[in-house]
Amino acid sequence: MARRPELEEATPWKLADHPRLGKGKVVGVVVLDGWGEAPPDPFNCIHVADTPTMDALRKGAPERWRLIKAHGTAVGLPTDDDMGNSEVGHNALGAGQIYAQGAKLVDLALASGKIYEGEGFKYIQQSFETGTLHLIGLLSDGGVHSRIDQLQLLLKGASEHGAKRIRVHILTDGRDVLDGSSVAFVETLENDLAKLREKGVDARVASGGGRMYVTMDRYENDWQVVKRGWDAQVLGEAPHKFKNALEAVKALREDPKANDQYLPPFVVVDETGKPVGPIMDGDAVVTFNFRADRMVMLAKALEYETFDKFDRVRFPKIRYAGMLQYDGELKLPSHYLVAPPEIERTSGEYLAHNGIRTYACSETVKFGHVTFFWNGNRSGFFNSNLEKYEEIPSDTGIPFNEQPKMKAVEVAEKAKDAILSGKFDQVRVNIPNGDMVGHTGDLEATIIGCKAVDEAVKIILDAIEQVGGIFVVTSDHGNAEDMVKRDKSGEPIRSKDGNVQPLTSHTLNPVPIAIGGPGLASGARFRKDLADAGLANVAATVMNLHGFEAPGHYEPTLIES
Ligand SMILES: O=C(O)[C@H](O)COP(=O)(O)O
Ligand SMILES: [Mn+2]
Ligand SMILES: [Mn+2]
Repeated sequence: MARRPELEEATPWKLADHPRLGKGKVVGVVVLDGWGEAPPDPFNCIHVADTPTMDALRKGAPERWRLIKAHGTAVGLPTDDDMGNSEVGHNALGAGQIYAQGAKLVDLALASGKIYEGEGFKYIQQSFETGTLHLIGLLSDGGVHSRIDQLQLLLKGASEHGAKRIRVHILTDGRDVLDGSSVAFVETLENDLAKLREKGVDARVASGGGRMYVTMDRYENDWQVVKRGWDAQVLGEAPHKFKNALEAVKALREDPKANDQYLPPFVVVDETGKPVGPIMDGDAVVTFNFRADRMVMLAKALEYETFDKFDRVRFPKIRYAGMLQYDGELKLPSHYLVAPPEIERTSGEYLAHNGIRTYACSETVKFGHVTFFWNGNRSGFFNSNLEKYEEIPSDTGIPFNEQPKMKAVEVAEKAKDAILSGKFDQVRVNIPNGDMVGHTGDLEATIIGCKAVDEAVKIILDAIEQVGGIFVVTSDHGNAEDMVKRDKSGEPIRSKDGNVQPLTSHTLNPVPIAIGGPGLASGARFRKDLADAGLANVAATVMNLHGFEAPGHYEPTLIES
């Protein structure tokens, strides 16, 4: 990633000693994914669950417990109506600075029209004369991985800039938005495509499937997910065939067990049964998600000549561009429509320059969160002599409400070993249950998941106690603390038969942060002047706990000086 030379000169890597907080204590940094703060309520699974460890942090030391913002502009999203998410949350936690994030950068590039002047668009444009433009991505207004209004603008803009034949490969959501909303999003898209056809552009949906079952796996948890998408999108093969996407989504949802997240793959076929839009030699492909984690695997399959994760059967010669470049270190994909945020001088890089030995761990589904996202969307180490990253394999092939305890205890045991080993100064983990089980909308399972999280926190805090260390327990955004769709007054919306609609998405709620442990200087406590503090204030806080002053361009520390 490009560096800002003025920053290099103004801020040296060497950090000044903190005047009051000493060095040499192990700092345990625990991120509880999807663990927000909301009033007690039967749909607040964190409140309902038995969580004695987390309760004690709040009640035991109120001057070392507070709430911080985890959504909207506090984490670089376009507006304060945007809920937080793992990417922007961990970016802010690790980088200590607030960057305009992908969602906003794409908005700006589309609004100004600059997207069409960039290298990425000019590259794919070369296919427009004789080839098809394929757009693959998540179809919703969730704003976490993509947004339908951005797709709409891109469809219009691409056709105005020469695309004559367009095929959209949709992934239904139901995770960042309500389950069942896929039908309305498909209707909107079909209307737009019909309008394009009136203008002489041959534009159609070609394939689809639910995001969690088709294409959008992450961190190489299950390549079969990407393969299912590949078969439909590239080969034009799927177990279900329909005349159009609306019919497909409506019919597939009729199965009582079906939901948007896990819809099976389908292809759209013509009157003769032929798929209308497999990806062929000479075509252009754009993956229109701006967020990286769940597009990197498909990007590899589309871009890498050598590839052994599944049998691609056919590897079409295409011009491929990502909405953004998803991995700055791997330079993947090599072509992209919008330059990603240049997240630089993260706390991990500073601490590596200052000799801090770091251990980071999570299970597969969140492994990249405490490594890749934490380090500013950078894969690999800053200093491999000082860092160790460990991944516990996640369950595959099941929705997480079936195993709601996930690997919380296993991750905590690894953290405990790392803390007790004396080999690390920082031990950083992500415990996923609040988020991953929360996304299923299953209240009972989420309550079990939250209890498992609390048990994991206890294991880590006990180890910190044993070595005289310091802990920081926080989260990246809300999820499990509110599991129901509410009206404007905050009341759960009930259907005529009294049923509520589960909220599978993240929330706008703040998240807690607690500090403590025997190694924390007596009298150290949170300052009272930063009412609007957010996740980006955590990095400076952690640097202080390692005995360093934070760099001047970081968001201020939460600790009173
Ligand atoms: O990718 C996902 O699972 C959801 O869209 C967002 O969840 P995360 O931001 O917690 O990963
Ligand atoms: Mn998260
Ligand atoms: Mn989530």
